[in-house]
Amino acid sequence: MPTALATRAPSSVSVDVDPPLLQHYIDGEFVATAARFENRSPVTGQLIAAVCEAGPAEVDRAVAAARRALAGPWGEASVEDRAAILYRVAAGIEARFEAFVAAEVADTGRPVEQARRLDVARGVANFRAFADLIKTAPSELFESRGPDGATLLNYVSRKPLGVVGIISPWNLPLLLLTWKVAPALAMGNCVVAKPSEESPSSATLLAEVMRDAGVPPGVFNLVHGFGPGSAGEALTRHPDVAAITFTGESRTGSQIMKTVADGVKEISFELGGKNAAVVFADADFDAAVEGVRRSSFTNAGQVCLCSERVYVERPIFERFVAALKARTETMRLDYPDAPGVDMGPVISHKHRDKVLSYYRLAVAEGATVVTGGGTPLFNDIRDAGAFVQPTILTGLPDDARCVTEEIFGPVCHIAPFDSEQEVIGRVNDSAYGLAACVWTTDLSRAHRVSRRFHTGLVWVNTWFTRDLRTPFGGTKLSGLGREGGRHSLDFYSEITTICIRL
Ligand SMILES: NC(=O)c1ccc[n+]([C@@H]2O[C@H](COP(=O)([O-])OP(=O)(O)OC[C@H]3O[C@@H](n4cnc5c(N)ncnc54)[C@H](O)[C@@H]3O)[C@@H](O)[C@H]2O)c1
Ligand SMILES: O=C/C=C/C=C(\O)C(=O)O
Repeated sequence: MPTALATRAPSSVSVDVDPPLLQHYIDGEFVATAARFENRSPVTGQLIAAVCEAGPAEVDRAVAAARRALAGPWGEASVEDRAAILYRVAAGIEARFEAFVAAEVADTGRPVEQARRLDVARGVANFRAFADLIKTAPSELFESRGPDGATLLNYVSRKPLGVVGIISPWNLPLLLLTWKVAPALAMGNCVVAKPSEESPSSATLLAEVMRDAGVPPGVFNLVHGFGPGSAGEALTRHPDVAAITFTGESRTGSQIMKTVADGVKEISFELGGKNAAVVFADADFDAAVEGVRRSSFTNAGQVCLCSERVYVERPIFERFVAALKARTETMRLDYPDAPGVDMGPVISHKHRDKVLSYYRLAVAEGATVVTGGGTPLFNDIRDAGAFVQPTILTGLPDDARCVTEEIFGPVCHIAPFDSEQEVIGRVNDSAYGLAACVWTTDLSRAHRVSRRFHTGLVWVNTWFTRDLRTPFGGTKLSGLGREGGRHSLDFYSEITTICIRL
């Protein structure tokens, strides 16, 4: 019988206490605090670990350590030095690849295969990508003539921002934490990272790798805790934190924006979405069915890029709904290491209840539940987990709450459309603007509609394929700014333009 994988305790965890204790990492040391909270398996509800909770005092210690590190050798490190350390961090994650897989799986209950292929693989890739980037990123220099005819050299000098606060969510814990830590360190900053309270394990392991890779004390600091009234809020309020890079819910982003406003801190936000998938009648039908199944149900729908809105051109609408229903009903919900598992639980009972409340709301709003709409029954310990059924809805109006609000679970609503003009208008009629995906074999149409979507990202005949050199982010309630490639270099550095008269 497959079982929920237990996390092999990293040495940063005090295993001499029961349950294991996850600690903060401040100034190169693992630090325990008396305030603690529980970390439970979403597969079985069993206790995985106790986690130390940081408050303003610990955040202040971490920020002070970061400032000291900036004033030390790290502040003078060359691009080559920083790249070498980032390559060592990438190698360190690789050397403990399976421990990171076990940590991600323990916290989130996701299929082991996904944790390997996506989460941990991207943890390694993120550090390598930004190490590569700083070694090849060009500088800017413009030569001009002054009013007196003298030659003027105008060039750009980049310096670190200083201490960067990183606040990350639980849905892709290691991927999203390292997506911010890597470029922040690459540009010479020091960081204080606060992972989600729902997914502390891989971040704690990352701190070990940082230490073992020779990242100087104070350069990378980790504090565990919650948002309001806890480590998260303390980090956003700290006067010596120069910038906050945040990934999470839109309403949390709004709250953080208000908190940092008085200090006019730099902010980069990657927020919520209510993404659309558009399937034209000329699409490769089987590819579109499988593509929409992936974009709706990957990670139990807990990816900011997932398609919760699906629009299908009317001539194939009924056939598409039937085919997606049939494909969805073959999906296996199971333990993370079960052979052929397709989907695990959502992150917590609290989130499960939120998703189920939307399933009930959909019915109340008049939806047809094509498949799913509830929870699976295992008749074993998994019934104490947070599993919900992958669900397909039809029949709702575009202004229904289930079609406008982010649910962040394994659910999509499918509606027919009759013209390109109509579907573009419906896709754009959203408070969010993160991602869209389009299925069509007419590539002129693909270019045409993609350029008219009010989103930061569009995939055509694919989904969630990533080139880390490209800008990533959303518009409207989906975020502020872009990260990725040189866009990360721009956000994580302070730019000075220098003009020299020759
Ligand atoms: N755009 C993207 O790239 C992207 C990526 C992943 C997730 N997301 C979004 O994240 C959400 C799911 O993640 P979540 O539930 O962890 O989001 P969340 O906003 O509840 O929490 C995110 C992080 O912020 C912290 N936090 C909460 N309130 C805070 C406050 N007032 N001050 C400081 N920190 C605070 C939390 O402790 C957590 O670490 C979804 O909306 C999803 O769309 C977006
Ligand atoms: O849940 C949201 C996923 C975000 C993914 C990235 O930020 C990325 O692929 O770099």
